[in-house]
Amino acid sequence: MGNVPRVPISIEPPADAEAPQRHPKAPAPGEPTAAHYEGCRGCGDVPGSLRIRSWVGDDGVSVHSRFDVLAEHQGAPGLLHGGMLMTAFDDALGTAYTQIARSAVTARLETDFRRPVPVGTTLWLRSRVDAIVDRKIFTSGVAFLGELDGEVAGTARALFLKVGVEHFLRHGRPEDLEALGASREVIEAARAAR
Ligand SMILES: CCCCCCCCCC(=O)SCCNC(=O)CCNC(=O)[C@H](O)C(C)(C)COP(=O)(O)OP(=O)(O)OC[C@H]1O[C@@H](n2cnc3c(N)ncnc32)[C@H](O)[C@@H]1OP(=O)(O)O
Repeated sequence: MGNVPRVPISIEPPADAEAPQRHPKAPAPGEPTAAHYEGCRGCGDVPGSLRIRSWVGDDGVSVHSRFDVLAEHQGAPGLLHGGMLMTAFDDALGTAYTQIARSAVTARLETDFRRPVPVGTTLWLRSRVDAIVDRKIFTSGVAFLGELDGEVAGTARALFLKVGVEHFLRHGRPEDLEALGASREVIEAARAAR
């Protein structure tokens, strides 16, 4: 029998956690959000990107996102790959937290697949931050077929953990930090740390 380590499984925010406030510098309701990173596979303008676009919701905290499902996103004949839907949720939920907090990475992402998503569909996602407790950012979202609040294609919850720039210095490539707008000092520090 394999020796499978126990892993943390709870991404339930504490019952008394408060709803987060919008960051004062976040875009206003209705405005588009910026790509959190130009090289991102979800929302960046790079080959293979899902080219997800997001806007701030009426409440100034949630976001809604658009994902046009193309033939290159198939998993089964004519249908969206499940991992692509998870990528879309990862991006949309991550975009929701960037309206409130600075950099964080996905620690856990749970997705329920409710309906098949045919190629040619526009998926609309609504995402929100449910709570922030210390480094933990609890998020949730829904993906709809064809229109906002249309038929539900999937739902997701994710836990993001806040990290500092040292996370990217330690684990990423120095040259990619330039795309994040890192200073020359930070890039040199990253090179030295490798
Ligand atoms: C620049 C802006 C970029 C915005 C991007 C947004 C969209 C894209 C997001 C991504 O795709 S990020 C890429 C995918 N994610 C990763 O590569 C993360 C890889 N994992 C790690 O680097 C570390 O595991 C992580 C930083 C997430 C956590 O390591 P730490 O050493 O900082 O935390 P630690 O393991 O001590 O856990 C801290 C707390 O979180 C809890 N925790 C950690 N991982 C968990 C998990 N998976 N599920 C549930 N709880 C978890 C853990 O139990 C603990 O709870 P308590 O404080 O209550 O004891």
